[in-house]
Amino acid sequence: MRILVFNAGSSSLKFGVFEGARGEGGETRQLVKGAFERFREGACAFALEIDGVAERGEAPHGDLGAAIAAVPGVLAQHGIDGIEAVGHRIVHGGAEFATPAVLDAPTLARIEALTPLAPLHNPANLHAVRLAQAVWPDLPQVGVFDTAFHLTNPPRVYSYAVPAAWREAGLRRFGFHGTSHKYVAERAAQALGQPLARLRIISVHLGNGASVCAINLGKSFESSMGLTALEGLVMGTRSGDVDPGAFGYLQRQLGLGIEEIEQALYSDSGLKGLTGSSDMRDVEDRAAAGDAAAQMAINLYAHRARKYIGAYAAGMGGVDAVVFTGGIGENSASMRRRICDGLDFMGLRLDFDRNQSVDLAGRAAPQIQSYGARVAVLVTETAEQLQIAREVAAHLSRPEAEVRPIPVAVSGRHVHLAEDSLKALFGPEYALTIAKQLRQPGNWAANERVTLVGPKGRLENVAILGPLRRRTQIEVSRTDSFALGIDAPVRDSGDLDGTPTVRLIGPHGQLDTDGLIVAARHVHMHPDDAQAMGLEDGQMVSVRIGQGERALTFGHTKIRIQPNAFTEMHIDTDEANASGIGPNWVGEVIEMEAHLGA
Ligand SMILES: Nc1ncnc2c1ncn2[C@@H]1O[C@H](COP(=O)(O)OP(=O)(O)O)[C@@H](O)[C@H]1O
Ligand SMILES: CC(=O)OP(=O)(O)O
Ligand SMILES: [Mg+2]
Repeated sequence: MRILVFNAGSSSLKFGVFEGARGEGGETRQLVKGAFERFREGACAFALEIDGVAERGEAPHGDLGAAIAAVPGVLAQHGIDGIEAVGHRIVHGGAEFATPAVLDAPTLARIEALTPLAPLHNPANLHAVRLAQAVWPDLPQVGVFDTAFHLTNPPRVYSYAVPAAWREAGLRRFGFHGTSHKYVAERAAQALGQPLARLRIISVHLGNGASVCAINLGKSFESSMGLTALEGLVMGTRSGDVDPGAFGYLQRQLGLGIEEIEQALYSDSGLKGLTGSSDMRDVEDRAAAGDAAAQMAINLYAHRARKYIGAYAAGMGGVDAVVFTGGIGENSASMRRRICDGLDFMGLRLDFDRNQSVDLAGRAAPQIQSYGARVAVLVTETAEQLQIAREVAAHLSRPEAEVRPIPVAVSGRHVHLAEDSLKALFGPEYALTIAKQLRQPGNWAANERVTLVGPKGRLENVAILGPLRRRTQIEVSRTDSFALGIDAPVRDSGDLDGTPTVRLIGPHGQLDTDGLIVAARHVHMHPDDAQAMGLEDGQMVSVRIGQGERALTFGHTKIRIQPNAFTEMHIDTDEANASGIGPNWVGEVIEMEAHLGA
């Protein structure tokens, strides 16, 4: 499938033509790489690469519209035809777009509504879509969103600690450059010869916009950009982190209005605010010539990036690889060195020569850490356009999702024990005995039972499920939690930090342990079912159960894909009673929610 991709910014239009295999897994090849940059009165810079032959020069296009209109001519001149779809980078998709989307009128209206959150980017992105629709009215136009990759961030990462009314109005962190971070992380895993799902990666994208992303076991965990693309690193013209207290101060001291302040933070800050130039090459040249402001700017830039690398290593509890990308990350050996300086304490150390001699030709992703360093450091070209092409091809050729009934299982209250708890409750040498195998392979119910005690009451004869786990977890219904007199939070299995304590009593002894939760409803799913139904791991869905008078649709149900899973929805007794469920009932996924679960 031949795809034309646009990445439209306020001062540049990058484009590419790709030959992508239909469906997942196929190789996507770039046929054309082009850019119109630095728009000014009636002119811009032009670069084109086809079949390894590069040309550079000036072009007579002063703005985005003129540049897009020129693309069909450029392609025709080089004999490139047969375009089947147009892919667009859309920077802000809010919490609404977890996957690529065909850009029909209602979708464009939803993106338009997000413009205030990305004033530098979404208007140019949408402008490109409208122009491309006019030039190629018969081709599907598909948007791929910078924000989508980050929708797996957990609530503690994406929330701001602000009043409830603001949060309800949509104030939260999103994160950007998602297509770049995703591509770069996959490329790094490939270069390291390890599965992405086993790596903790920090991707450092340093272009005009810049952001750091923590990718924990294949999923975005945190991005340094927030509600907008202003938060985080120092950028070409954007400030990155500034104390929000500055707004009031500037208003009172300098009499500045909100719009003036915002305009300055987006367009007159960052490297430009510090040195007068937004271009790192200029800043580095000036610093080398002894300019003190440029030297300070470089130090500030590096310090901010280094701080985020440390923070994200802490956030993930470690890091296996750091990857540099973007115009600065790919080209500036000195900036990579400055950022990594002083990180030896966490096992991150560059090799001077490897860092100096990075060569990215042929899509290489060289490693530049010193020999024996614990953390791998890589450099790779970002390929936002390539990644967009891949996602567009996969989106347009995905099979029609099939509806498959999902058996529903009701989980009564139960306990998973850790070894120390087993010893405390049943004695040091005790081993649990299996009463019955459960449908999830490897899981079983034990013959043994325990008692739960809270300030208000006790629950006797509570089942124990094996095998033993790393941490003791006690799953009860909301009704049970009232009976115990302990307010248990709704949590995913294993997410036990900050959970309340309950007393467990066994035949040998008793203990007080945290880990009391109301289990969040979820669907265990076999990968084959997930593929047939078009579902991803972590995806949230709505499931309808039953048809009778108590038929109920359960929203916010998480899909959990595991290699050997028996496909089955798990709800607790309160949920089962509310839906009037009987034996052998099945549910049906009726809606995919845009939001990916943590
Ligand atoms: N050799 C180089 N040394 C230092 N900085 C460079 C070099 N080449 C490009 N850059 C910088 O990369 C930045 C642009 O990055 P890029 O990823 O192309 O931007 P965009 O975010 O617009 O895609 C500019 O600051 C530019 O100066
Ligand atoms: C989101 C963002 O900052 O994008 P860019 O780097 O293209 O400005
Ligand atoms: Mg960029």
